[in-house]
Amino acid sequence: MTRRAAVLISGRGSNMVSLIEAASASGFPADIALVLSNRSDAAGLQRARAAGIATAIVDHRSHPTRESFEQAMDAVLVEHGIEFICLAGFMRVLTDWFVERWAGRMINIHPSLLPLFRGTHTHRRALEEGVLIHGCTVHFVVPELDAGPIIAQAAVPVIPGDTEESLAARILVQEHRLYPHALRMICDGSARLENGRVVFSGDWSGEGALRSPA
Ligand SMILES: Nc1nc2c(c(=O)[nH]1)N[C@@H](CN(C=O)c1ccc(C(=O)N[C@@H](CCC(=O)O)C(=O)O)cc1)CN2
Ligand SMILES: NCC(=O)N[C@@H]1O[C@H](COP(=O)([O-])[O-])[C@@H](O)[C@H]1O
Repeated sequence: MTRRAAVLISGRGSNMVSLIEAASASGFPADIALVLSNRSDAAGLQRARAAGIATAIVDHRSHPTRESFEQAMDAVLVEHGIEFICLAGFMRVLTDWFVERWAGRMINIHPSLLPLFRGTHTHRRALEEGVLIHGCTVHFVVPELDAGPIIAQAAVPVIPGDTEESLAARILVQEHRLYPHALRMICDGSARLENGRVVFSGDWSGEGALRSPA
């Protein structure tokens, strides 16, 4: 059964666009029914509208507490019949209340090979540490930041002379492949959360790991 999903953004929304495009294909097991942003100036909102997707803005700055902000977001999600949440450049730390309410039904894409480089400025830190392989991860969201069960990962080489920008650009290409792949696996049941870990059904053919093209 197709699941009604919302994408939560705070900015340009390129991962949101990849999810919208993937979900528009026949047989994809999720519909992107709503794009919600905490910022009215998020460029992704216009891209969502252009794609004919419903949008909503819940500005965190209009609420006295994180809980009030999240209750307002939750009301909009319920109003739209949302069953699943994809965070895509959504830049607010969510409280335990919201995370528990959407436990097992909320995923995020993070620009590193978790558990390496949790938090922000991942590409700068990867260059500073001199890693030779970097990448991105799609994971379930849990209260601890960037610590949820991993669904899928994609790796890219770090090339001599790379800058934060060149590395980010190389990884973003993989993010746009990985996120729809992960959402499909979760919604069609080929990857599911069991006892705090992601288990994959069918023959293990590396479904959780997208290898970047040579
Ligand atoms: N409880 C959780 N909340 C969120 C998770 C998570 O795993 N658990 N993932 C993040 C996404 N994220 C990195 O992937 C992230 C987002 C935001 C921040 C942050 O420090 N935000 C600041 C405000 C920054 C701003 O408004 O520009 C804050 O909330 O005070 C760190 C990491 C989404 N939420
Ligand atoms: N900690 C969360 C985080 O850093 N997420 C990252 O923000 C970018 C959003 O780009 P987009 O708006 O073009 O999808 C993406 O690179 C995503 O991995």
